[in-house]
Amino acid sequence: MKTLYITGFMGAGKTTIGKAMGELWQVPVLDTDQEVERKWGKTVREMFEQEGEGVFRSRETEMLQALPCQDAIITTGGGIVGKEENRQWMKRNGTVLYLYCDPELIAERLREDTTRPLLQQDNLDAFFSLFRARQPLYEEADIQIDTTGKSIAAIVAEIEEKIK
Ligand SMILES: Nc1ncnc2c1ncn2[C@@H]1O[C@H](COP(=O)(O)OP(=O)(O)O)[C@@H](O)[C@H]1O
Ligand SMILES: O=C(O)C1=C[C@@H](OP(=O)(O)O)[C@@H](O)[C@H](O)C1
Ligand SMILES: [Mg+2]
Repeated sequence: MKTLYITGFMGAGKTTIGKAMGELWQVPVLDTDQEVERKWGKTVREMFEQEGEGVFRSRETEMLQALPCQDAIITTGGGIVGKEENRQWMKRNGTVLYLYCDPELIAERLREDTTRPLLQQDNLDAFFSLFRARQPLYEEADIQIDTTGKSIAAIVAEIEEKIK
């Protein structure tokens, strides 16, 4: 199979759903954020704070291009679609799946989260406007699924139905 790239806004469930799909299909799952953290030895938040977002974005692109284009599921960070180069890479080398989730539900879900530097609880307006700005970029995906209010099992079943 061509690699399945899972995209969507932060907190939509990309990492979680990708892992479940990997277990079902028995294929390796790689997460761009986790691979960047492993290779450069610090968390995404530390990179943003110590080196700046631009450094993280360069590493994210480098990692995307280093990961396998066959027989894998790659879960991406929500901002990967920001670069046209990344969108083209994913389209050219695999199938792109966009996991949509209502941003209000995401904000609620991530209320206690401290790992995502672009989510500031005292500025949810910025979070919602980032969501709106990225929406058309996510919609370039080959397949889209609305995950709002659905269980992980239901989302996995829907992906299975749409892809296999
Ligand atoms: N369908 C779902 N229903 C409820 N909680 C979910 C669902 N999908 C993910 N979550 C939870 O939401 C949080 C963010 O999920 P995660 O997979 O890290 O999202 P992403 O990788 O898109 O940022 C996690 O705490 C995860 O357990
Ligand atoms: O949306 C974004 O710009 C980001 C999303 C995060 O990944 P998740 O989408 O897995 O939360 C992570 O890459 C970083 O905090 C930036
Ligand atoms: Mg993730």
